[in-house]
This record gives sequence, C-alpha cells and structure tokens, in this order.
Amino acid sequence: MPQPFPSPASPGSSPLTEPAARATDLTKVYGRGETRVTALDAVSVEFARGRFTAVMGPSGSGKSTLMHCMAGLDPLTSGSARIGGTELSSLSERQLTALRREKVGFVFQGFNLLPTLTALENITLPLHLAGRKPEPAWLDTVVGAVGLGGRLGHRPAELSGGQQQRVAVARALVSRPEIVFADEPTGNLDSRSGAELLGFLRDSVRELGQTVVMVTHDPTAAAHADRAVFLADGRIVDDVHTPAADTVLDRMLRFEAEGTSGGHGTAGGRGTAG
Ligand SMILES: Nc1ncnc2c1ncn2[C@@H]1O[C@H](COP(=O)(O)OP(=O)(O)OP(=O)(O)O)[C@@H](O)[C@H]1O
Repeated sequence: MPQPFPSPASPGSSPLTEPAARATDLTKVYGRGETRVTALDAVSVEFARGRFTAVMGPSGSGKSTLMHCMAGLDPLTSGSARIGGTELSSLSERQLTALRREKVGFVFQGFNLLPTLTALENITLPLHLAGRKPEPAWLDTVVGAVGLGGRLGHRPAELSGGQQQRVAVARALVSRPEIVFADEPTGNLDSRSGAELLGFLRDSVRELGQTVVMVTHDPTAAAHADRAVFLADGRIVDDVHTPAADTVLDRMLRFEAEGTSGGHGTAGGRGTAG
C-alpha cells in the first residue's frame, strides 16, 4: 500500500527557517599518538535550505571528512552535526542508517550504481529499501529533470558515464531528502557531461527546491553553486557567495600557496592567478 510521502520542505520536526544541515565546533581526529591527524578543527558551518554550496580546498584539507561527518557516515570526535533538527551524535547506528536513507541523498564520483539493475530500478532502490513506494508525479519530475526518459530500462553498462551519473542524481533526489551531498560528482566525467550534470544539480536546487552540498576541486564546477566554502587544514578559511570561476581559482591558488609556505602567507598565489 502506498505510504505518505514526506515533503522536503516540511519534514515534520524541521521548521523552514532551520538550516538543512549545521555543524557546530565539529572536530574530527583520526588515529592517535604519532599517527594522530586533526582532519576537522572546530568547524562551524550552516547549509541553508534550497541552496547549492560547493566545498573546496586543497587535498587533505578535510572536505570529504566534513561531508562524511555531516552526512552521518563517520562519527565526530567532538562538537555537533545536525540534519534539520536531528542531532546526529544522539542517534544509534540503526537510527543513523534510517536517517541517511530517509533524509540524505548521496552522489559519489564513481556513480555507485548496481550493475544488474536497470536505471529505473537503481533510482527507486533507496525507496524500496526503506519499504516505500515512489510517488509517481515526483518520480516523473526527477526523471524528467535529469533527462533520462528514454533510458530507464537500460543497465548501467549500457549508459554513458554522464547518463550513469544522472541516474545517481535521480536516485539521490527521489526520496526528497533534506540535503544531497555530492563528493566530486563530475570527477569521472568529460567536461561536457560534467557541465550537464552540474546543470542538473543546479536545477534540482532552483526548480525542485532541493539543497545540495558538493565537494569539488574544480573552480568551474564551483561556479555553478550559490556559495563556495573553502577549507584549509581542517578549518573554514573563506566563504564566497555567488562564486565566479576566476574568483574561486584565485582563492585556491592563494590557499595552495599558503599551505606550501607554512600557512602564514596572505596572498601568495595572487600573482599567478591571472
Ligand atoms: N580514515 C582516515 N584515517 C586516518 N586519516 C584520515 C582518514 N580519512 C582522512 N584522513 C586524513 O584527514 C585529513 C583530511 O582528509 P580528507 O579526505 O577529508 O581531505 P580532502 O580535503 O577531502 O582531500 P582530497 O581533496 O585529497 O580528497 C587528511 O590529512 C587525511 O589524510
């Protein structure tokens, strides 16, 4: 029997004014003793509903760790992470699994589709795992938005990389999550497919009201977002609204230069930016 389908904008416990996700003094330490690494150092950040945010920063700056901790994939060492009104550290492993399934959508660089299922079966798999039925109108909207109409019966091996990633985006959106986390979603795509995919992510925010947080190294990708947050050494060092690709590139070069010069420079990369 069809189950009632929660709307993304009004998920029971989360007032609209509340951010889709929020970290407060989030610290994540891996290892101990000589191998101890502080991947995130008291990070506080909010991701507003209906916005597209890029998370950028040099390799090892903590981008994936931030995403994993905020999505409930990795436990925090200290501090707080919330999805809507739910504090993740208060949840059991089982509750976290349910939260990830119901409130979070994921898009990974490697698509992560099941090879034996068709595109449509892959898209609706998270709902089936949660014992829910797809809402036909929303499923049509999502499939239409990512432009997969004629390919729903194909298996992943019969689709291009760009098409496979569109299936992954549709799968992330189909449960109307509170937030979609995308980790380098264009990393395995050629530039044209990547640009298309970013267009779909942006449309899912502008036209479908979703919230997307995307980890990326690519300034052109970040320019599709409404906001770019920069990490360096596990801390947020900049926060740019409506980022342009050249501004992002300039910031990246500056932070990379600071990183390699001990982190004390102020504008070391500027001269090479343009
Ligand atoms: N499971 C782990 N065990 C130990 N250290 C880890 C683990 N995961 C990440 N780290 C360390 O934490 C720091 C942040 O890593 P993270 O993967 O979040 O960076 P990133 O900015 O996503 O890097 P990249 O852009 O290269 O993917 C790095 O120093 C990394 O080596």
